Amino acid sequence: MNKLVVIGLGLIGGSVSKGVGERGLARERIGVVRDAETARIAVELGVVDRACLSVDEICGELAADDLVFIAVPTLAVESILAKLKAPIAAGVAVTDGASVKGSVAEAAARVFGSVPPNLVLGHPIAGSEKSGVTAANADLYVDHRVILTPADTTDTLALARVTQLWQKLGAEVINMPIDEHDQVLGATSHLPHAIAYSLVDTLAHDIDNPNIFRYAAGGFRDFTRIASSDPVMWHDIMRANRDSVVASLELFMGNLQRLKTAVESDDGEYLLAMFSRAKQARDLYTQLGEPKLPKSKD
Ligand SMILES: NC(=O)C1=CN([C@@H]2O[C@H](COP(=O)(O)OP(=O)(O)OC[C@H]3O[C@@H](n4cnc5c(N)ncnc54)[C@H](O)[C@@H]3O)[C@@H](O)[C@H]2O)C=CC1
Ligand SMILES: O=C(O)C(=O)Cc1ccc(O)cc1
Repeated sequence: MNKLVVIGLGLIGGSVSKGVGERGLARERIGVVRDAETARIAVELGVVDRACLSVDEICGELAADDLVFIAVPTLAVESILAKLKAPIAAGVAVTDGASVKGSVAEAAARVFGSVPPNLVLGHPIAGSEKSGVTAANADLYVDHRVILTPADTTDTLALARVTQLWQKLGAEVINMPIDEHDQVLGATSHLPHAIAYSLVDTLAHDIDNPNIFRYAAGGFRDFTRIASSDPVMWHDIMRANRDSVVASLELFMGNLQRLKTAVESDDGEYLLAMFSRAKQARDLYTQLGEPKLPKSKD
């Protein structure tokens, strides 16, 4: 590709740009950031070749064979699309990495009238609780999956270019309908984040024992790592995928209620059967090629 433009140089956008740079996949990498300090750090760390402070600054110089990657929080994608509306030249492929796809498709339809053929919506199933440009990692996507949600109207060349970008970064690309994506990720990603945040919040406000975390074991650390994720990002995801998140929460709360009843009534049979079923499912999942987990520092 000629130019890669990454709008939002955090963990996801910064990692794409760094990975493209290390593999020599673009002639130039340009970042669009919100403040001069991030611009300085991004260039210093080799995340981009240059950085600018507004989308308007680079729109005029985009041409065929350039690619734009939008990597801002889900609900902020619409404002970026609105800025890209007028000046995008033919042959420029635009893609994104937001965690919810239905809301981004709706945002694109509001801005453009319908999702433009050169806009390929996507979502890397890779990341961590870290955020910001300093977390950028050139190998973040190696051996991870990326879901693209093309429509019948999606330009085949734009789809091929986005697919190749992810494959060259080491990822496996899967195409999926938008509704299926939001339902599946609502259950496997958004629900666990909601539960982790809620658990930590519940314990943190246990006024009877303010030192409760001091006695926590490894299980607590494993279970709650994702509650260290960026609150703005997750605020956006929960609101953007409301119906799927609510449906998943309802299922989970029903199951939790049954667990509570079993503990209350000393129903050992239920507990053993449910824990065994869950262990079997978890063991199967880990054998099925679990995506690489972020390396723990300790
Ligand atoms: N963190 C993760 O593990 C994953 C995140 N995602 C999605 O990728 C996107 C980016 O997430 P991260 O890189 O983790 O977040 P981040 O917080 O590391 O980076 C986001 C960047 O967007 C910028 N930004 C925020 N609001 C903006 C606005 N209104 N206009 C312009 N720039 C703005 C921030 O300054 C920051 O540089 C989000 O949509 C997120 O849901 C997708 C997969 C994994
Ligand atoms: O930190 C983790 O384990 C994650 O689950 C990262 C993550 C966060 C958001 C996504 O849309 C996809 C992946």
